[in-house]
Amino acid sequence: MAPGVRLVVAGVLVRDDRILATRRTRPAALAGFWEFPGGKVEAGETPVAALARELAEELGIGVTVGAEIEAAQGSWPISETLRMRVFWVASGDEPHPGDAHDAVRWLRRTELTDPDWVPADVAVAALLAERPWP
Ligand SMILES: Nc1nc2c([nH]c(=O)n2[C@H]2C[C@H](O)[C@@H](COP(=O)(O)OP(=O)(O)OP(=O)(O)O)O2)c(=O)[nH]1
Repeated sequence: MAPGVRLVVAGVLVRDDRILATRRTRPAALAGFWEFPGGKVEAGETPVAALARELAEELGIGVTVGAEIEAAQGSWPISETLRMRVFWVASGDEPHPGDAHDAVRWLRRTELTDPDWVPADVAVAALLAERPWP
């Protein structure tokens, strides 16, 4: 990771042939847009540990982090200062949105392009619509 660039991790939770999308409450520029839940990796934390922590904090679920959903350039571009890595995750727990989200949605494959995704996630959703799911 280049200096000054923070890594964001996001999880694609699949259950019963549906994928979980969550609707952000903040910041104002992203509120109301949908994402794959996750957050920023803290110093000294692995991406996998960060993802498990974020999903526990934000949705109250314990997850098993699986394979990475690879981007063409190694990670998904968000902005000049943020890059994102995306992983399949599995969980038997029911997600309950806290402060960071105000809605959840379980999307079928044919619905993946329906939500107003945060800009960086449009390409992720398009890829997921095309490839096999675990
Ligand atoms: N969590 C998540 N963030 C995404 C996705 N796509 C995308 O562009 N982002 C952006 C939104 C934010 O600018 C950044 C993630 O920040 P965040 O606010 O979720 O991270 P965090 O929970 O660690 O929050 P904080 O410590 O900065 O308050 O990445 C995504 O699919 N999931």
